[in-house]
Amino acid sequence: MSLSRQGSNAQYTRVDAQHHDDDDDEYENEARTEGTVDELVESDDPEHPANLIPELCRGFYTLGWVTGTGGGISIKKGNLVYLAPSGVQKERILPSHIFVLPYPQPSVVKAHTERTFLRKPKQEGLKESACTPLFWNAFDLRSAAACIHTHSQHAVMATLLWKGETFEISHQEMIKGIRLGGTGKTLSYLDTLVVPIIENTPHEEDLTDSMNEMMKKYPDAAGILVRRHGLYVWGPTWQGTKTQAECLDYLFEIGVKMKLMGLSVCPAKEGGL
Ligand SMILES: CSCCC(=O)C(=O)COP(=O)(O)O
Ligand SMILES: [Zn+2]
Repeated sequence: MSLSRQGSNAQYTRVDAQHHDDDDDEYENEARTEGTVDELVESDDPEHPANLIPELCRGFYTLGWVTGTGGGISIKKGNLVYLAPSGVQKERILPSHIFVLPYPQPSVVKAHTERTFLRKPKQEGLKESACTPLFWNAFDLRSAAACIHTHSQHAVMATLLWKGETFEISHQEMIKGIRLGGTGKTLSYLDTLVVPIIENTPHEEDLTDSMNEMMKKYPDAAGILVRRHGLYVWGPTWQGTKTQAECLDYLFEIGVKMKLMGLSVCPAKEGGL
């Protein structure tokens, strides 16, 4: 992988400067100096990830997906990953607040703890999203181009009413918007949607291993629900990820309403339409 410098003030931030694998030589050479590469987040293109993340988060806020600072989206474009800061008003993020990291990280082991950054915001106290290792699961295990984390009440309610390891629903048109494994071909009206549920932990990053295990156990799953917390969903593009998040959220909402009304959510399983 090559990382090109863009602009004369270009510098890279190297967090785990102790690491010395052969594969990392490129980074060792390029990323020794603390600093920022502001060009990585400055673009007139509205589809540049540094412009998209703030715009999409404003939309997600109106849906109730990222209120109270939680939730968000990460976008991977080529060998760069773009992340929002942690614990900030997600509907007020600016391009200058965006973190940029190389993908893959020079050290897989350290990718979840000591990360290598190409660009950090100048504002004091900003830290990358606590969801970073969970977004990374989607990039590593599904070759996703984006990952959305919602705190949608529909997702949370679904995890309360489906008490086992999965949320399941069938015979809904919106199932056709969901992709096999998140990035494969779309499901058919006749498919049953299965979304695994993992148990919540006090710290977001402690969900990393159980999400990873569940993604391996359910390779066809398009997302992972976190009980009493929300949803992680990924896709082949940022648009595809947003579509799936919208379809899943719709299916959680209607599933919850149907269940509360005593209607059959998986009619084929439960005795017919
Ligand atoms: C009230 S938010 C609690 C933490 C959380 O669930 C979360 O998603 C935090 O994400 P962030 O990007 O702000 O680190
Ligand atoms: Zn969260």
